[in-house]
Amino acid sequence: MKIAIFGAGAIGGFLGVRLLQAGADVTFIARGSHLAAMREKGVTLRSGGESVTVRPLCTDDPAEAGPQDYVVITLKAHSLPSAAPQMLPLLGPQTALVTGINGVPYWYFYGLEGPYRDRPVESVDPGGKLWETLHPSRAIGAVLYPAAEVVEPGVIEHTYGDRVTLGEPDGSKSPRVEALSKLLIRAGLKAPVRPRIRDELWVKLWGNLAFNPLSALTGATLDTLATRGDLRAVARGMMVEAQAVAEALGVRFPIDVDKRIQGAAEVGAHKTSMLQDLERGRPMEIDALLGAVVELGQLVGKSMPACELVLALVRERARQAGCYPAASP
Ligand SMILES: NC(=O)C1=CN([C@@H]2O[C@H](COP(=O)(O)OP(=O)(O)OC[C@H]3O[C@@H](n4cnc5c(N)ncnc54)[C@H](OP(=O)(O)O)[C@@H]3O)[C@@H](O)[C@H]2O)C=CC1
Ligand SMILES: CC(C)(CO)C(=O)C(=O)O
Repeated sequence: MKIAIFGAGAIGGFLGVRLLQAGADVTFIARGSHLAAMREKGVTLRSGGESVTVRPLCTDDPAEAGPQDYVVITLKAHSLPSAAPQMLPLLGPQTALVTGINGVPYWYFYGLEGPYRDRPVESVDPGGKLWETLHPSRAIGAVLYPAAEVVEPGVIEHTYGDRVTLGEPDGSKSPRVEALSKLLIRAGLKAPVRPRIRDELWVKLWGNLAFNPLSALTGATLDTLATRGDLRAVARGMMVEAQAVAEALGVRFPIDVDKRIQGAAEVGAHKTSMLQDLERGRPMEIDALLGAVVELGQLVGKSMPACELVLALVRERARQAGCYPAASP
């Protein structure tokens, strides 16, 4: 089975090494010093006190890999629009795109019964270009629960978690999603296939949309944001607004908001990826995690004062740090 990991950084590198160990023919698509180190010294994954180094094809030229069975997309959300055209050499007639990116995916409304069926999501797919280039019929949804970090070029540290939840946008148990699940399980991961992947996406996004921007604005870690009364109340207010939007779109939450907040508290003194990106002067995933949710709220006519306020603040905080496009009109 041929698999390309497009954006083989932290989480992609972790998945790529595990898939390679399970016997897949894996290509790492990366760039910069991380790519150079992987090419020179191989890819090293540290996990559970063990370290393994593998030597897959590592390249910044997808044409070197050619058509794949799967392309696992583990870019940061803001990198996808510019990267999409580079994926074309990887796409054969049946190639599936496994979207591991956090937040609202570009294919969200693909085949979704209701008034918004087949509508692109502007916040993550400006002008619907992704919809055209990477047709959603190729998409398999994936919610990535593990945590990983590139601790130095070529070296990935897996810190916790082993679940990757998969689902077809239409809810079917397709042969392609079943085969991917079996391979990930063989790679030592939990990889359930869910009929309502959007529900699963929202459960993770529910925390990200609140805790990530609040952490960037305050510098606080998850435990503080989820347990200190005043901060918890701000996060909860955002999450209640988002829940109303999601439910208006047909989403069914399997847990209540306080249970979800408790889950974030249990992650502990963890800096969210958005705070880490801010501290490193890297672009922040604001539009995929919160901008898109506010867009969906406007679509369904739900008021989101807390989310809109935090969105305005975190966008400006990011602009000031050079981590977000210049002020848009
Ligand atoms: N890290 C984690 O623990 C988790 C991350 N996620 C989500 O997964 C996604 C990826 O996150 P993460 O792995 O942390 O991000 P990383 O930045 O570590 O990985 C993305 C990689 O893609 C590279 N890249 C960007 N554009 C291109 C391109 N055009 N061609 C080749 N390589 C490219 C980046 O290079 P460069 O550095 O030069 O930009 C980087 O190495 C995000 O949506 C994140 O929210 C979800 C769960 C956990
Ligand atoms: C750790 C967690 C769950 C915080 O929301 C996350 O997904 C992130 O940091 O992006």
